[in-house]
Formats: sequence, structure tokens, C-alpha cells
Amino acid sequence: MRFPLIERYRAHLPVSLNTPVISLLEGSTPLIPLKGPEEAQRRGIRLYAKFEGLNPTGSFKDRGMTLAVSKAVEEGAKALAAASTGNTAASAAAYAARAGIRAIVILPAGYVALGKVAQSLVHGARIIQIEGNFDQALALTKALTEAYPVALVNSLNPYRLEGQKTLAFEVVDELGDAPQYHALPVGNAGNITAHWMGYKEYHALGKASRLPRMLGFQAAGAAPLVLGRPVEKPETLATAIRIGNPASWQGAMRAKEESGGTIEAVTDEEILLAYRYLAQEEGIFCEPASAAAMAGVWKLLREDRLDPGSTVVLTLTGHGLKDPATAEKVAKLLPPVPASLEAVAQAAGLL
Ligand SMILES: Cc1ncc(COP(=O)(O)O)c(/C=C/C(=O)C(=O)O)c1O
Repeated sequence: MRFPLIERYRAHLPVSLNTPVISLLEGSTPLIPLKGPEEAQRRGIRLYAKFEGLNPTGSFKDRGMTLAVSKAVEEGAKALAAASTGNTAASAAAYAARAGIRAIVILPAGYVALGKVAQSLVHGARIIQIEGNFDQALALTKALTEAYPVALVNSLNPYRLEGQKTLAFEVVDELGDAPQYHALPVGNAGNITAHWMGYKEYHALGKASRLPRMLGFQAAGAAPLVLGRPVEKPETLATAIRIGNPASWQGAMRAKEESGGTIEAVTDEEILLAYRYLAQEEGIFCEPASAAAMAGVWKLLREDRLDPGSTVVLTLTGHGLKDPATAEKVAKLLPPVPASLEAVAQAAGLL
């Protein structure tokens, strides 16, 4: 039985009885124990995947969107807008449809995975593709929502982070305490900021005895937080985190420094290896950006930088079906064979 996220964590959210609950029963996603790579098993390090691909629109964005759209409707909004690398758009489109209001999404032309565009299209969002990157799309969306009566639902909207902090609550409620480490991919940096907010709130309430060290991972070609400066032309096959100037830069820095964690880069090759490992060894199909968390944890394990016997939670932020084109980078389809038992047995490697 799943509940609206707002109902599950009402006591911790900025809602009142006047707030309409616009929900698709988001949240309460599975915390899947992983076998883990040999480097983890050898050290007795337990890995868990918080699989956010099993939210209603297939990514963690639904946690923030249910709250941002509920609050926008409470405040009388008739339209909302978001710049997006795809998942925010898909989620905004779905929750706007749920609420009966208009969605306007601004996307960097040519860099949004097919599945996400399909979602925004089918939900009836007004899709505007710009000849520019995400950072330019975000600047335009900010200008649009300042000039016209349209609610901004990017993670600059504080309600988005309030909704997304609930992931930390769910991890503590399920494990009985916070993990020693929490790893996740970082693009616009709203999610790492929100995770850290949630852990600090639960810790202050005495619901967790510890705070995790936050481990944020950026794609090497789009790693402004690692370089310490914006990246003019961010490039990575993990298009969800192809962002050069994170809106929540300060929030990410606070999460890293206050938790004693780190924000580091992983290459596209490391991301693809982790993407294939999760699908072929653990049975979890997440999108490339999400696999950056696994790639990063694997890197720290190889460098022996995680304490033996510790627990690591990885947020796998989106479902692999969002980006079917990338699946072909790790496995090729064989050509068709004649419809005969012999040909099939041969192709199956049984002959
Ligand atoms: C699958 C996936 N994994 C990680 C991130 C990074 O989270 P943030 O660091 O909070 O930005 C995103 C972000 C996507 C958008 O920013 C958007 O959809 O516009 C994502 O879709």
C-alpha cells in the first residue's frame, strides 16, 4: 500500500490543511540490498540501492514535484514552467496534468533522452527546445516566470527540495539509522542539498544517531563542483547531469563540507561500466546519470577509502528505460535468424 508522499511525511513538510495534495503515490521506493563488487564484499561493506526509477514518472523528481505543484495550486497557479535535462520536465508534465494546469518545459535541443521527451509529449506539456544547453534553458525559465504569471518548479523552488529531502527520511525509517555514506550523482545539485537537509532534520529529531558522509559524483566532462568553476560547455553521455553551472552550488558545498564527504568526477567509461554492472550483475536498470553513483563508490572502493564494515546507500535517480539509446552502448542486438529450432538453438549458443 503506497501513500501520497505528502501524507507520509506531512509533519515534516510546509503544508497545511489548505494545501491540495496533488499526488501519483510517489515515494516509498525500494531500498535494494546489492551483492556489491568484490572490493566491497572483501571489506564487509554493505551497499544498498535506493531505486528512484520506481517513482510514478521514473525518477526522484516526483518527490519534489508533488510538493511544488501542490503548493503552486494552493497559491492559485494556472501554469508552471521548468527548464530540464528531461526528468524534471517529465515529472512537471505529469503532475501538471494531474492538477489540471498547464506545463511549459524548456529543453536543450538534442540533449534530452528519448523516453523523457516522450513523457513530456504524452502528458501534453508545451515543449520548447532551445538552441543552447541546460544552463541557458534555466536562465530563460527564470526570466519567463518573473515576467509572466507562471510558477517556476525547478529546484530553485524551495518546495522541490522540501519534497526531495524525504528520501533521507525513508532510508533512516527503513535501516533504523543513517548509513555511514550516501552516494548520488550531482548535476544541478538540488538532490544532494535535499538529501543533506533530510538527514540533518532526522538527526536533530533524534531519529538517526549519525549523519552520513555525502558522496557526490559528477561526470568528468561536466564537473563544475570538482573544478571549482562553471563549465562553459559541459559534455557527457549522462545527459541528465550535463550541467555546467549548478543552481544549488552552495547547497552542494555545504553537504560536502558539513558531512565530511566529497564531490568527485567519474568518466563516461566508468559510468558505462557501472551502468552495465548494475543491470547485468544486480538486475537493476537505471539510467546513465544514476550509474555515476555506482561508478563513484567503485572508485572509492578501489582506492580503499571507505571504512570496512560500513553501510553505503546509493541513490539510483532514474529508470534505464528513460534512455533506451544508451542501452545499445553496452549490448548489441544480434541480426534476426530463420524461425527454426536449429537456428534458434544455434543463436542461443546451445548447439
Ligand atoms: C536521473 C538524474 N540523476 C541525477 C540528476 C541530478 O540531480 P540534481 O543534482 O538535483 O540536478 C538528474 C537531474 C535532472 C535535471 O536536472 C532535470 O531533469 O532537469 C537526473 O534526472
